[in-house]
Amino acid sequence: MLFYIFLAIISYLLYTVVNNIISLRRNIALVKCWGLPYVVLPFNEVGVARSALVELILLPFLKLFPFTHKWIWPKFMNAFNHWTFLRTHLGSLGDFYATVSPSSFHFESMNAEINTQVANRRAEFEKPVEIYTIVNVFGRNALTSDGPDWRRQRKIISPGFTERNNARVWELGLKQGQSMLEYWASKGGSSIEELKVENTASDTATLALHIICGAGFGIPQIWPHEDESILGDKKMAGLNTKRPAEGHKLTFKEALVYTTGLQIAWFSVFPEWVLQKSPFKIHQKLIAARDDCLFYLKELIEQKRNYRRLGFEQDATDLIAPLVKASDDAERSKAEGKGVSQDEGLSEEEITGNTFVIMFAGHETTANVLHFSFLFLAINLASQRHLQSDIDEKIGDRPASSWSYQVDMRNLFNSMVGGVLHETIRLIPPVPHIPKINRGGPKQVKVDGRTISIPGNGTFVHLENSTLHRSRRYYPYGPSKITDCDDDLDDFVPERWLQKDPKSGEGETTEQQVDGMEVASFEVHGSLFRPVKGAYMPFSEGPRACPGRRFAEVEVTAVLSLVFKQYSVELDVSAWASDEQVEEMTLQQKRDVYGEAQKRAWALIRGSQMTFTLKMEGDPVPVRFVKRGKERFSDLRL
Ligand code: HEM
Repeated sequence: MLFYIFLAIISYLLYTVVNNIISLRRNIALVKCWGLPYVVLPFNEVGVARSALVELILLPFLKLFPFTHKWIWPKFMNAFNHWTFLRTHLGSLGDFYATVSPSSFHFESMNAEINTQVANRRAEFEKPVEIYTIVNVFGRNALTSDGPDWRRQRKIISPGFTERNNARVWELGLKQGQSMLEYWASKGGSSIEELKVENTASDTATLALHIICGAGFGIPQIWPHEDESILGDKKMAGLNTKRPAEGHKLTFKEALVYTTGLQIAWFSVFPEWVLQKSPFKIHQKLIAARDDCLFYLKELIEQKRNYRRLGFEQDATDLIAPLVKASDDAERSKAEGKGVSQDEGLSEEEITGNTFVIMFAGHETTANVLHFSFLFLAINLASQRHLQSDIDEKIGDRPASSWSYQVDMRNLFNSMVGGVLHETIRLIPPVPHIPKINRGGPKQVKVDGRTISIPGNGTFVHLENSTLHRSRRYYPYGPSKITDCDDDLDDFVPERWLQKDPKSGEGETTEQQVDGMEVASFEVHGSLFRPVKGAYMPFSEGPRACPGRRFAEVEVTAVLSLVFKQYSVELDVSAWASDEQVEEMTLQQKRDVYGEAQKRAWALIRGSQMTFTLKMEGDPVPVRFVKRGKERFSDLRL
C-alpha cells in the first residue's frame, strides 16, 4: 500500500515538474516573440500567502548559502526589489522587462514613454483593486475601486481639491509648522534657541494629520503643549479634545493613528468575526479603535450634513463637504422622483470609506516627505544654506502671518524649496511602485520608435518609481560628490531641479486642467526643471493620478519655508561626542564626527521599508534645530 502511495506522490511531482517546464518554455517563447527582455522565475509570487512564504522563509533561507548570492531570480522575487537593488536592473535589463514563470508574467517599466501610455490607458491597464481591499475597513472608496464605480466616486471627491482648499492648506501649514516648533521647544532638554528632536518622523506625522484634519475636514487639532481653549467654538468632544468622547476609549486622533498603522493588516488575515472573538489584546484594540474611528467619522459627516442644511457655505471649502452634498442631492432627486443617474451620489458606507481614504492617503505620504527632507537637509548642509538664502530672498523680513498663498507660495515653490521637495520625493517616493493589471489580451505600446507587447491574462504591470527616478536618461546629473559613482543620481542634490532644461518636459503649464484636475496657481509659469512626461511618477499620471498632489506640495512648501526661515537643522552627534567636546574640536575633528553621523543617517534612510508607504522603520535619526546663526557645524562647508 505504502509503495502505491509513494508511487502516486512521485508521479504527481513528476507530472507537475514536466508540466511546469513545458509551460515555462511556452511562456519564454511568447515573451521573446513580444520583443521583451526577460528574467525567468521558478514560480509566481502573487498572493498574500505566497508573498509571505517567499519574503519570510524562502529568501532568508537562500541567503544562508553564499553560492545563492549570485543567483539572479531570487532578487526578482523580492516584492520591492527595485527599492532594494535600486538601479541594478537598469544596467542589466534596460528600462523595461518581463519576469516569466510557468504560470504567469509580470511587466516592469522604468521607461517614461511606456509609463505614460500605461497610466493613460485606464480601461486596458486597470487598477488591481483586489490588492487594496485592506483599505476598505470603513467602506469602499475611490482608491479601492475601478471602472464606473471609481469614476462616480472620483467625480464626487475631485471638486474638493480646489485652489480655495490649497490656500487653506497654506495657511494651516504655516500655523501648524509654528506649533510643531513650539512643541519641540516645550520638550525637556530643548529651548527656543535649540530644539532637540529624537524622531522627526512621529512629529511630522502629527503635523500632517493636523493639516488634513483642519483643511480636509474642518476640524482644527492641537499639539500636546497647547490648550483646548484655542479651539474656541470649534471644540468637538473626542474629535479634537484631549479626552475621548463619552462612552469611547480613544480620541479621533488616537483611533485614526491606530487604524492607519500596520495593525490594520489583520483585517486581511482574518475575517472580522474572528477578530471580534479573538482573545488577543492586539485584535481587541484594533476592533475598538476601528469602532471608535467609525463613530467619529459618522459624527463628523453628520455635522457637515447639518451645517449644509443650516446653509453654512464656508464649510464647502473642505474635502468632505462635496461627498455629503453629492449624497444629499442624490437623495433629494430620488425623493422628488427624478431618478438618479449612476454617476451620482455615494452610499453612507462610501462616504465614510472615502473620508477615511483621504485621511489615509493624504497624511502618511506627506509626513514622510517632510521627515526625509529634514534628514536630507541635515546631511547636506550646503544645500540647506542655499535653501535658506532662497527663502530669505523671496520673503525678506516679513513675518509668516503676512506670507500669501497667491504670491509667496508660487515664488517659494519655484525655488530651492520646490527643489528640496522634488528631490526628496525623487529619491524616496512614498509610493515606490504603482501597480496596474492587464486582464485582457496582450497590449501593444510604443517605445523608442518600435512596438512591443505587454502580456495579458492578469499580468501585473508595475511602474517602478524608485528606479525610474534614478535614470540617467531622464534626469540631469554630474559626478557624485559623496561617493565614487560617476553620477549623483543616488545623492540628494536639490539644485538639479533649478536647472530648467528647455529641451525637456512639457514646457510651461497652462491654465488648462492637468490629469483632469484644476491647475494650481503656483504651477503656472513654473521655473523648475520638468522631467519628460512619465519620468517623474510619484503621484502617478493620467485619470488615476493623485488628486492630493497640490495639497501635498502646498503643505510641504509652507512647512519647509516656515521652519528654515527661522532654524537650521543639524545631525545630532551626541552618540560620538558631547556638546563640550564638540566645542573644543578642530575643524577636521568636527568634520570626522559629522561624517560619522552622516554615514549612519544615510544607512538608516537606505534601510527604509515599504509598509503602506516607503518609510524608515526602527532606529530614528536624531537632529537638532538651532536658531539661524547658532549652528555648530556651519564652518564645515559640507
Ligand atoms: C507626497 C504626497 C503624496 C503622494 C506621493 C501621493 C501618491 C499617490 C499615488 C501614487 C496615487 C495613485 C495610487 C495608484 O493608483 O495606485 C495616489 C492616489 C490618491 N491620493 Fe495621493 N499622494 C500624496 C498625497 C495625497 C494627499 C495629501 C491626499 C489627500 C488630501 C491624497 C489623496 C489620494 C487619493 C484620494 C487617491 C486615490 C485616487 C484614485 O484612485 O482615483 N494623496 N496618491
